[in-house]
Parts: sequence; structure tokens; C-alpha cells
Amino acid sequence: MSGTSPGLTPPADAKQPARHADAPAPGELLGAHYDQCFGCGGDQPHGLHLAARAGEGVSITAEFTVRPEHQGAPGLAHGGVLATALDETLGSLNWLLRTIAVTGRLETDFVRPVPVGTTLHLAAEVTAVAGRKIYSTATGRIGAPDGPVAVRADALFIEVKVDHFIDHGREEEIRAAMEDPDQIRRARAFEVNP
Ligand SMILES: CCCCCCCC(=O)SCCNC(=O)CCNC(=O)[C@H](O)C(C)(C)COP(=O)(O)OP(=O)(O)OC[C@H]1O[C@@H](n2cnc3c(N)ncnc32)[C@H](O)[C@@H]1OP(=O)(O)O
Repeated sequence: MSGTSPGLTPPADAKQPARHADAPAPGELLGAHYDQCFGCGGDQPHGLHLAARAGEGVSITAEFTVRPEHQGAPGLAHGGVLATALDETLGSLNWLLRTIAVTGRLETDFVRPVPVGTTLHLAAEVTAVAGRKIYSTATGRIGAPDGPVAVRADALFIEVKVDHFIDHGREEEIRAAMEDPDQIRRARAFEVNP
């Protein structure tokens, strides 16, 4: 059962999430926030190439097709890869809040095995916000948005300053991202999550 951990239960004074006025319109693809991101980066040959789309309110849908390089057991997706797809989808929600945040806790239920070649349809939403803490939940379904549930997760993201990345990231990647002449790409590399 997901969502049972005390660390994932919003406090009584938690608020409803507020979609930022500049959030992408419902239906709009978010695009990769960082081209080397293992979750969504187009230039990351080993990555998931997950494509996320803004939904209504503070919600996201995303798709990820399991490739042979994502296997754990023969012909099946690795559980850690599926957790990554959930983490990436949940992390994308913070772009709709325009809040810089990192995953503090991610609890995952693996409900059904996911064969190679499957397209996983993910849906995620922020359920509550309390100070720096952002509570969210996600589901991954096999083959279609209304397909059988394969994975579920509840998460707590913690708001951080941009310094979190600058202070902790390896210098060569930080420098390259900061020197990106594309202003929007430069902002997204840091402002969502590298
Ligand atoms: C499009 C973007 C997609 C991106 C998807 C990918 C997202 C990621 O994977 S991010 C990478 C993975 N995550 C990380 O590397 C984070 C590593 N951890 C850290 O840097 C720190 O522990 C950090 C920033 C989360 C929290 O540290 P810090 O800023 O000192 O906050 P801290 O004071 O400890 O905690 C703040 C609050 O959160 C709570 N909290 C922190 N961690 C947890 C946790 N694991 N479980 C439950 N509660 C927690 C604390 O109890 C505290 O609550 P309260 O305010 O009620 O006292």
C-alpha cells in the first residue's frame, strides 16, 4: 500500500497546491528540462526519454516506452527504472508550481511486471503543500491511460535554493549548463532539477 508512511502524510495545516500563472497550458509538452537528464534528456542515450505534458490544475501526464536497455529480468523492465520514471514525472510537477525542489522521499508499489516494448502511461498530481514540502502521487498504467496499473508512487519533494545544485553538482556539468546560450534551457536545467 502506498501513502502509509508518516513522512508522506501532509500536516493538518497543509494547503492545496496552486498552479503558477506562467505554468504551461494543459496539453502542452514540457520538453526536457536538461538534455543530459536520465529521465527526460534527449541527448542522454541511456535515458528514459520520458515525455511529460501539463494537465489541469497541478497535474502531469507522461509516457515512457521500455527499451531493452531498461531490463532487469529477461524481457521485463527493471524496478529501479520504473521508479525513475515515477520520480521524473513527479519532479515535473514542480515546474507547474515554479518551485525548485528535489525528491526527499519516494515510496513505490510495483503492482504488475512491465514487459520490454510497453509504453507506460503515467499520471501525477500534487496533493498538498506545507511550507517547503510538496506532497504528490503518481500512477503508471500499461499500454494506455486507462490500462492496468503497473506502478504507483507517493512522494515528498523539498523546496531548495538554486545553490543546492551549484554547491553539490560536479563543476564541469554546472559550468556547461550555466554557459548554455539558450536562456530558457539554462533556467530549466537549474530551476526544475538537473
Ligand atoms: C523535471 C524534473 C524531474 C526531476 C526528477 C528527479 C528528481 C530527483 O530525483 S532529485 C535527486 C534526488 N534527491 C536528492 O538528491 C535530494 C538529496 N537530499 C537533500 O539534498 C536534502 O536531504 C534535502 C534538500 C531533501 C532536505 O534537506 P534540508 O534542505 O536540510 O531540509 P530538512 O530541514 O532536512 O527538511 C525539510 C523538511 O522536510 C522533511 N524531510 C526531509 N527529507 C525527508 C524525507 N526523506 N522523508 C520525510 N520528510 C523529509 C523534514 O523532516 C523537514 O520537515 P519540517 O519542515 O516539518 O521539519
